[in-house]
Amino acid sequence: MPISLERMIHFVPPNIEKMRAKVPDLVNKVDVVLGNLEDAIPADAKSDARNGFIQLARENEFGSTGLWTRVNCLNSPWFLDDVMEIVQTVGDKLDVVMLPKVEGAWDIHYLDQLLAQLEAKGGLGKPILIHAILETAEGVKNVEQIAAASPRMHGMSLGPADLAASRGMKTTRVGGGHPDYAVLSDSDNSGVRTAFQQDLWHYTVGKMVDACLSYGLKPFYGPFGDFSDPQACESQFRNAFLMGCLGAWSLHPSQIEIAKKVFSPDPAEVAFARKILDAMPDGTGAVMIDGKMQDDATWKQAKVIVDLAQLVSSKDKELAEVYGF
Ligand SMILES: CC(C)(COP(=O)(O)OP(=O)(O)OC[C@H]1O[C@@H](n2cnc3c(N)ncnc32)[C@H](O)[C@@H]1OP(=O)(O)O)[C@@H](O)C(=O)NCCC(=O)NCCSC(=O)C[C@](C)(O)C(=O)O
Ligand SMILES: [Mg+2]
Repeated sequence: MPISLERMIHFVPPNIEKMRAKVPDLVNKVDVVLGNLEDAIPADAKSDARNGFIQLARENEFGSTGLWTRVNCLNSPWFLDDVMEIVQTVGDKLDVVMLPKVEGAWDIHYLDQLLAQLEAKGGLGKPILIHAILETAEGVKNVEQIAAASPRMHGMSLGPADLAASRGMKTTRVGGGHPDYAVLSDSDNSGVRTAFQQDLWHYTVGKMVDACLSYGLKPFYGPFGDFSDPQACESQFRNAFLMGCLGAWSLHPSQIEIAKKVFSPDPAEVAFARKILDAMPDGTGAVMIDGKMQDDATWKQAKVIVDLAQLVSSKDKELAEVYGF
């Protein structure tokens, strides 16, 4: 698995010329540029989106920024042409194919073989990876088999809108919480009861993180659809980050900075984690730092944070200075 920084997967509708024109600027601002061909692209613009993606892939140099596409789903009339045309034209530049509505290992096996055939035919040296969206009840049920389905598996993202529909959840939101999903406290002496809002996605994100990390894959939160509520977006992204996710999707330029802030570790946490590593050079034993017990396990926790800070520093010179790398 290549080690790459993927704090935000930025969605671009490639059928729109004005959006394609923003790609050279985006390459310097985001960690991944994704050309979306699936939902949000009108049915009569599917081939324009595919051709627009090929054009933007050809016209730009991406450097350390990832180039991904989200193809249409396997049972659509567009999937086969999406994969065939893109891999045969710009397969050498493409890092990851995001596959929507994955239901089981069989979906991954099919794309895996198709990519292998096209890579062999085109003489491509670098394998194209697969990223699955977890957005059906069946997909969530089969998440472990999906994770284990191919060495091409890069990771997974939560697809909260399709997943809500598939499960019959009663929300029209794209990700985030819901005010009615709450636990009501007992009444106090004055009869006041407080509703504590819960995270609708906690179970699924937890299940996805465990499946991904068991097989060495990367888990991601997906989209947050309410662009008018950056605070809620940040909070949802942060919950996912704390639970193990490495990034989220940005659908609008305003969400890029939110993802960058959340998925780059907090400088104070990095400083504390470095203290732990310094205090336990061989990673064993038990020491006290600032009143807190540290041992082999907290050394590993600290290593996760310091490794991520180092990865962030390799791309982000400003943060490298803040972290002191
Ligand atoms: C919603 C839209 C139409 C509002 O676009 P807009 O132009 O109306 O918005 P705006 O606020 O007026 O835009 C301000 C400026 O930002 C630009 N802009 C705006 N967006 C972008 C962008 N993404 N990338 C680069 N630039 C962007 C826009 O062109 C404009 O530029 P300007 O000032 O020069 O005129 C637009 O933001 C967009 O198309 N975003 C992507 C939507 C998308 O990909 N949705 C599908 C993913 S979510 C999903 O599929 C669910 C899931 C996982 O499957 C499941 O849960 O089931
Ligand atoms: Mg979807």
